[in-house]
Amino acid sequence: MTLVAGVDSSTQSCKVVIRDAASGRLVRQGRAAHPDGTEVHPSHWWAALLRAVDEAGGLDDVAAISVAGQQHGMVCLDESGDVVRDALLWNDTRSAGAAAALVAELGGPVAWADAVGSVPVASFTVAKLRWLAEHEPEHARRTAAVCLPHDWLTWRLAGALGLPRAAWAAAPPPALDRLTTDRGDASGTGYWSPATGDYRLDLLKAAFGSVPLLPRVLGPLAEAAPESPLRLAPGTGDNMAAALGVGARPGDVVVSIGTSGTVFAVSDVPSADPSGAVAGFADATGRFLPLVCTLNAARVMDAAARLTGVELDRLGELALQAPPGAGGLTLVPYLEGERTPNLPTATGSIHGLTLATATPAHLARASVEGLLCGLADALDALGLTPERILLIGGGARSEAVRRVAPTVFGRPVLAPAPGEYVADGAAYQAARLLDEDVHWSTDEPARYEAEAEPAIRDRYAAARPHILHQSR
Ligand SMILES: Nc1ncnc2c1ncn2[C@@H]1O[C@H](COP(=O)(O)OP(=O)(O)O)[C@@H](O)[C@H]1O
Ligand SMILES: O=C(CO)[C@@H](O)[C@H](O)COP(=O)(O)O
Repeated sequence: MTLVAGVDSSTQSCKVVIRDAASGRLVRQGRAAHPDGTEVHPSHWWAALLRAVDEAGGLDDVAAISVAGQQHGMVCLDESGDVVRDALLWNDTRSAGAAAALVAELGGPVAWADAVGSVPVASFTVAKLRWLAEHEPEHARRTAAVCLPHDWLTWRLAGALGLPRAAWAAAPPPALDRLTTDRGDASGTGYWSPATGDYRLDLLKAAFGSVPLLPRVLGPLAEAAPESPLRLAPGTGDNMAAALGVGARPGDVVVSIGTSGTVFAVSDVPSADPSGAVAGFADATGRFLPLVCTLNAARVMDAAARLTGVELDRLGELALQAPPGAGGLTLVPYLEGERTPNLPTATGSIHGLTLATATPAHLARASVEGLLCGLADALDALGLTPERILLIGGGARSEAVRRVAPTVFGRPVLAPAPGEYVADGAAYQAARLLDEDVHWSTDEPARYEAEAEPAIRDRYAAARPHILHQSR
């Protein structure tokens, strides 16, 4: 049996799956936590990847590997390949002002949508680079190369794969010109165009003041370390890998409830939404991945569990005890600010509190409904009528989420068996290095149906404008 490995280096943790290359059968897996926070030294991702690989039984018998990672994060490297400062992650909102300035300087959102398929907000790498140039000019001057989390991990692996496992942790970084990326992740930078397949160095120069070295953009079947006996696939962004892992096909809308909430579809044509709601990403196969992203998803339930003093499973049970609409209790879940709508300084708010709704069950229900309302708005923004809605990500492990989702979305949802679909998609990309035509079959997802409850979204829409912004 030939084995392949897939890695998901996402916001909260690193997961590794090892699968049979021919059938996709899961053979073994591992995971390791990432530190909390919106800026992280990349060495933590490397350490977590190594721990997760070891927990998954190592790579000695594995033929190919691929790394998928959280999108957008800014990793700055100096001439020697050392990290210049902690990476600013996709959910770090300090670059919101920089993003707004960049949009204005290019002549408005239409110009950005036309240029790179997306209108930058704080999450995009280009906005983080502008922030760095303005606020940490010394770090900007030291920056010889810029890459993304999956690019950096793939590069570190390229430098380590020829060494014995014991030497990986301290393996020296390869030369900077060995940095690679793929179209999917490149499309989240704000300086690469999915429509033309080219870097927009003019936009990078205008944002950062100079053009550091950028990773080579590899095609889906190219190798990141052609000399390595363990074959290294190009990898991709985590949402692009999820699309591969879940086997998304035209007509599907994938709703992922992880640290971020994402709603996306595969498409044969690039998109360019000047409203900025839909990011016009590329996918990991040569197609496109229009995507709407919210900053507040699974962690809304984590916060509600803390508030109610229960574990997540109990929170779900409580949510299902309260009536649909939580008796009018409405949670607008902008706990980390929000990305779509673009409200980086917003805070969360609770509306409709009465003596009757002041119970843990009502709050639990309101938290599940609130995060789903944010995703229902994202689905509207995507502007597609889905044939199937597929629910994935850590938050979709919650039975309450799966049962409440059809009441909020107003249509049935499909829940694939709980799993690591980002890591699976990466493993599938690795399997395609060995056999381009390999096909992995997926189990029939569970179908959840319930009567639509439009009053939930109506009340949410009424509450949504009444938010406070962060105090200084
Ligand atoms: N049974 C569950 N009920 C609700 N939330 C859950 C459950 N299991 C995991 N989660 C949440 O899922 C999140 C992690 O999801 P994941 O997709 O792995 O995130 P990421 O990829 O962003 O690191 C955590 O916030 C965790 O609390
Ligand atoms: O910024 C985006 C998408 O544009 C996020 O979806 C990140 O890619 C992080 O993903 P998770 O860690 O939540 O999976």
